[in-house]
This record gives sequence, C-alpha cells and structure tokens, in this order.
Amino acid sequence: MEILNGKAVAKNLNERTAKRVATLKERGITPGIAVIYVGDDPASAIYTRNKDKMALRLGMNSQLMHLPATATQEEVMAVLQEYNQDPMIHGILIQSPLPKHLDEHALVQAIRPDKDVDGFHSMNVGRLYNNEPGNYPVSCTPRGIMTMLDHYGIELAGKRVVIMGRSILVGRPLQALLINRDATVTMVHRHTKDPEAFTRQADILIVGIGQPQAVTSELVKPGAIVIDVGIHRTEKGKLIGDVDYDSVKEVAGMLTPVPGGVGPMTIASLMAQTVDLAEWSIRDDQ
Ligand SMILES: Nc1nc2c(c(=O)[nH]1)N[C@@H](CN(C=O)c1ccc(C(=O)N[C@@H](CCC(=O)O)C(=O)O)cc1)CN2
Repeated sequence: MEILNGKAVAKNLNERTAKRVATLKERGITPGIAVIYVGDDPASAIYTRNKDKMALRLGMNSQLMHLPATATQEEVMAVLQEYNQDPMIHGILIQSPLPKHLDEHALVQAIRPDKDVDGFHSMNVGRLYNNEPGNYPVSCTPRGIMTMLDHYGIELAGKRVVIMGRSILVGRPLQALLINRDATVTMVHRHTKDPEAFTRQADILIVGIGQPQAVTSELVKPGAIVIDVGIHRTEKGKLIGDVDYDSVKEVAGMLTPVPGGVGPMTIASLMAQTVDLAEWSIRDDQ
C-alpha cells in the first residue's frame, strides 16, 4: 500500500506558488487574500489562522477579519463589499460554517466572481459544470485532490470513481472536475440504497461524509485508490478521517492519511488560486 503524501505535494506546490508571488511582485503586484471568519468555531479558528500564516509566508498580503458570533448579515456584507472594492485584495473567502442566523448563500453570491477564491459563486460553479474554457476559480479541496492525483500520475480517463458525499464544498465540484477529465463518476449519499454495491466497484473511492472512521475495508475494492476528505478531532485531541485507516490500508492500493493528506492540499490550492486570480486580474486589465 502506498501512502499519498499530501503534506509533501502541498510543500512542492507552495514552493512554486512562492516563486509566482515573487515574479508578480517584480511587476509591482502583491497577491492579496481576505478571509472573513465569523463566530467561534474552534476548527475554523485553526484553519483561518493557518491560511493567514501561509499567505504571509509565501509573500502575499493577507487580511484575516474575525467578526463576533453576533455579527449581522448587514455587517458581514459591509465588510465583504469593502474587500470587493479593494484593489489590494484579489481573493475573498467566507470561512464555513457560519453562525446559523447568517445567510451563507447570499453572502457568497455577493462576492465578486473574479475575487471568489473558494469558487463557490454560482457563476463559477456554472462555468465548471459546463466545462467552459478560460479562467475561473474552483473549490480548493477538490482542486487539491486533482493536483494530488496528477502528482502521483493516476490516470482518470475511463476510471470508475465513486464519491461518497454530495456537498457543495467537495462532492459536487469534484464530480464535475472528474467528469471533465473523462472519469465515470458515481455519487453515493445518505439516501443511496446498498452503498457497498457501488463503493466496491470503485477504482478510486473519495470519501467526504463527515462520519469518523465510517469506511472500513469491506467497502473497498482490493487495490483501490482511497482519498479521505474527512477530518475529526477525538476527545484525546487526535485527528482522524472518515476512513478507518488501519482497516482500509489492508486492502487499498493507495491511501491518503489524516492528518497530512487532503487537508494541506486545500490550503496550498487556496494560495495557488489567489495567485491565479491576481494574474488573471492583470491580464483582464490589458
Ligand atoms: N470557505 C471555506 N470554508 C471551509 C473550507 C473551504 O475550503 N472554504 N474547507 C474546510 C476546512 N478547511 C479550510 O478551510 C481546511 C481543513 C483542514 C485543513 C488542514 O490542513 N488539515 C490538516 C490538519 C490541521 C489541524 O491541525 O487541524 C491535515 O489534514 O493534515 C486545511 C483547511 C471547511 N471550511
């Protein structure tokens, strides 16, 4: 069984991103990202801090805006509109999850599509689903998974891929990215009857269901490539995924660990996509 080392692939991607940042700076442009974090979700506190630190480490501008859990829709919208107008900011994201009283969809749709570094705006989602040519951002976790599969030279055309979980963040955009690369994609979710009948057929099984260690070896075809998108912190503070690593490693051909798999690829892809947006903004100006 080969471990798909997301940490190493992310390091490699971050090094390339730092060089692209330096090149842009020579032309007088510093890529800038703004992260809006509302409330006190402890995991979001870690992820947003890591995004801010990584952006600064790669030489970018970074704005981390932390608003209280009591912030109103209008207050969050006002912050977002400022970043929409700010020429120093090329990418804006609203950290998910948001406090329940906020309308996340309305906020995401208010981000300028050309600054939508998460790729969640309906205009960018539509472009992806239509497989439109040209430049547009896509959700960073799926983008990171595609980069990792490419890094390991994993062929996608004609492969049977099963995605467990149909989230807007991961499952749906990943489905589009894989179809656009000629894979045969099946979505399995909580209403799917007999999910094993599908997962056991998968050459590539991608799991993002938000259930700790739910996928065991019985669900996996021998030799399959298994990508674990889940991340959970146990009471003892250990990080685990949606895949039962010890069980699945006995049958899988390749497997991502948690931590050190998909997670670091998400942040590295976010950084690369911020630089993409900065590059596209100057091309569009010419
Ligand atoms: N607006 C968004 N919100 C959320 C996204 C997103 O892409 N955009 N994704 C997730 C969380 N996420 C990024 O925000 C994220 C999750 C995990 C990691 C990561 O590096 N994980 C490490 C472990 C880190 C730790 O110590 O906890 C790993 O797996 O090795 C990065 C980003 C939800 N919200």
